Amino acid sequence: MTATLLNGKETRDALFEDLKVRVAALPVQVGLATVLVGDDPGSHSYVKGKHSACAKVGIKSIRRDLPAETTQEELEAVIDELNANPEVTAYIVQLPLPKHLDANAILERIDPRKDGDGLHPVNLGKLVLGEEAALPATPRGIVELLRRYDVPIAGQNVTVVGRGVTVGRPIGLLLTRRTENATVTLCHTGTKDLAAEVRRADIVIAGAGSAGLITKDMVKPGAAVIDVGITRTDAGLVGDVAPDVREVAGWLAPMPGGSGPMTVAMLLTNTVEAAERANAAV
Ligand SMILES: Nc1nc(=O)c2c([nH]1)NC[C@@H]1CN(c3ccc(C(=O)N[C@@H](CCC(=O)O)C(=O)O)cc3)C=[N+]21
Repeated sequence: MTATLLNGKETRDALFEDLKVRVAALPVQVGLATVLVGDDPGSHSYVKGKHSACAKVGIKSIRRDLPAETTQEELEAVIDELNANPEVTAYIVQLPLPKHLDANAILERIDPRKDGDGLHPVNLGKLVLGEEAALPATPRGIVELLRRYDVPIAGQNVTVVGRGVTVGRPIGLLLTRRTENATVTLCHTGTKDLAAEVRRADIVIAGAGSAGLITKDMVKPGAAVIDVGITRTDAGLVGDVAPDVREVAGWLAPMPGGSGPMTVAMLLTNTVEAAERANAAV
């Protein structure tokens, strides 16, 4: 048996078609801004991808590219400008920021109504409280990908590997809502027996950033496996899931081609929803 591939690119393109219609129906121009500090090549390519996605769905995209030496005060001034700028419906500050900058202070300064990533503390708090708000983009993309391929979620055992703020920590909050009803285990470097936790999972979400961490022998035959890990090597991008896992899994969201494109689709979805909320409020 070989796993059914969860195709993030095709699913992203289908979502873009829906977003295009919603953008056209709004009486205002929708705008997404990106803030990029420094010249990390990976970050540059992600930001480029976000802007070309905007062009496909009719969202105006706005770039703020700043030198690596940008100070906290200078970056805060850019945040304040974007918060006040009526052309900017939502925006993201590309992570990671250079080490001399306080990323949490920057993320907190973003107007929560303009939070493209769904990572503002107010929006994470609303997710815990069950209030409507921007949702974390990568977790939202993973849930959407599972749904589109009719992977059973309700009542299933999900093992999440990695406790990062963008994936591991928030995804359990989405999957344990009444609308998803999964049972979630969060594993990390302190987990006693990772293989045992992964082996009993119906759905494995690997976002540790550790190349090839999830091996074939750890995966229950027929399980859905979502690779969210990204490690840059000389040979290219490597995920957290070893290639031969494909031989035992029932479904596999590969890296690349799985959750990455879905993250971009959800960033745009958050932006369109921010525009719809702002429009409904006037
Ligand atoms: N504020 C912020 N928000 C983010 O959402 C954010 C961030 N910072 N920092 C970095 C991570 C990483 N991330 C990806 C987005 C798209 C792909 C993606 O589309 N990947 C393609 C391949 C891209 C390639 O080949 O380089 C794929 O998986 O098929 C991957 C990773 C968003 N991030």
